Amino acid sequence: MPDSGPLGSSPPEQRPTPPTAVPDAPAPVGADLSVPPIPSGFLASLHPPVTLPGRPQAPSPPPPPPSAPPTAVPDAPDTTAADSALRAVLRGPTGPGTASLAVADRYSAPPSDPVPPAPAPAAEGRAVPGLYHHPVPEPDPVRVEEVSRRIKRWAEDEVQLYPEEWEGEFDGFSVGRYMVACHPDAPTVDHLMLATRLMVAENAVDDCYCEDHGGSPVGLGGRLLLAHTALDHCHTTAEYAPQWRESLASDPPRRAYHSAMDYFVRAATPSQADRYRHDMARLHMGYLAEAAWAQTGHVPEVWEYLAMRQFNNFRPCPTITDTVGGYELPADLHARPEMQRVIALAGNATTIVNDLYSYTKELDSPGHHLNLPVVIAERERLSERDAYLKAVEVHNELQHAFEAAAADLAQACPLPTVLRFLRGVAAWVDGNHDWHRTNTYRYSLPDFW
Ligand SMILES: CC(C)=CCC/C(C)=C(\C)COP(=O)(O)OP(=O)(O)O
Ligand SMILES: [Mg+2]
Repeated sequence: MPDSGPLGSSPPEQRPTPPTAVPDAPAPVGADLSVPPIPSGFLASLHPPVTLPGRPQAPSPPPPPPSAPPTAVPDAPDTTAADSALRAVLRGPTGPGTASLAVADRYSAPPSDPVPPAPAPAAEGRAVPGLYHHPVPEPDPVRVEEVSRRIKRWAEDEVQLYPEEWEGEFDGFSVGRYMVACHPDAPTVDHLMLATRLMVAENAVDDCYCEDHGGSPVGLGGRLLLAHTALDHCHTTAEYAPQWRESLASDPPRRAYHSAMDYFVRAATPSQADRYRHDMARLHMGYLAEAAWAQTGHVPEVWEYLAMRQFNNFRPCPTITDTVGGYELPADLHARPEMQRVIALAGNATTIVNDLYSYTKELDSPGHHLNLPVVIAERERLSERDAYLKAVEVHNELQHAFEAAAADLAQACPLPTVLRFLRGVAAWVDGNHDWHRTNTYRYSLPDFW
């Protein structure tokens, strides 16, 4: 763990906040999921065409920008034609005043390498039939390897995260591939590590406090609250502060939260760190609702389940896309109701993706594990298959609504940071799907087709 000095760490550099361009609009009352007309240009740029190995290649984009931010490890040359299309989109805005928004140089082909190497073979794993999603380019294998190496060192040496017998599961989680796929615009591996540590820590808390690695709904509120103080520090008296400080090292989830947050706070602005704390408080509230229902054996209505899953949700992951990308979406733009809706829909779509891919794993796990197909089957008296297929439709509507909301916001507020943030969230959504699809160690599809 780095020397953090006093807990709470030193205040990072303050960055100016640009003025907002969108007039204050009331938050939509009730979830209006109707899909409005979509400005086609921005939508297309959210999800550029991806050419998969063995299929025709996308046309080459114009040459990439010459400037290159520093990188922590040597970046890999472009490996796929699919990268080309993505590169064209992620290059971001051009013109006066946009230099600071330029995206990572990893999309720049080295000048001395005129013949691109063969595309990496696509990873295995079948997409859920009928699931509306966007393929992503194969994540840069050099980055994946480096992130995987560093995260294992962090987990074992800095936070003593797991006993030896869990090593296989840690490796099988493939967090390196996950984070590289979700953050294609991270300028360096150091930036990717911010997201990777947090992802591992979030899963450690979920597994060890809530789920099958010693977790239980009983007493969860107390455990979660104390772990939350690793993210949102306890400011207390001289007498009690040492006990609190010691508690942060007292179990793997707290060590992981504390260390991952310490790195994050050093790289983020104060408002980015606070955004993350707020999203984690949301997540913990979602865990508690799920646990309360598990304790009493309550099966919620479908809409209630979806409300709970909006909190017990991947949201804290896509919302750090700007910190991982090395820029800041200013707090007042992040707080806009239109942006909040985009983020909520993205989080919901990604989380229902988890419900679909983890369905068989959760059927096999002890107890009655709720997920969307299970709740639909029970509450709407559908067969397991019909309920699953209906859950796919729910996902698809959420994904379309996310894209429509993002496109609307892009049109109403075409500030470069807003556009880049929206692209970052969309990339996270697509990378998340790809990780679920390809993680055959963890997930397998039911036999419904
Ligand atoms: C990364 C993060 C914020 C995780 C918190 C919540 C979480 C683990 C999910 C949204 C995934 O859901 P689930 O607990 O069902 O995970 P698995 O199906 O066990 O992979
Ligand atoms: Mg799941």
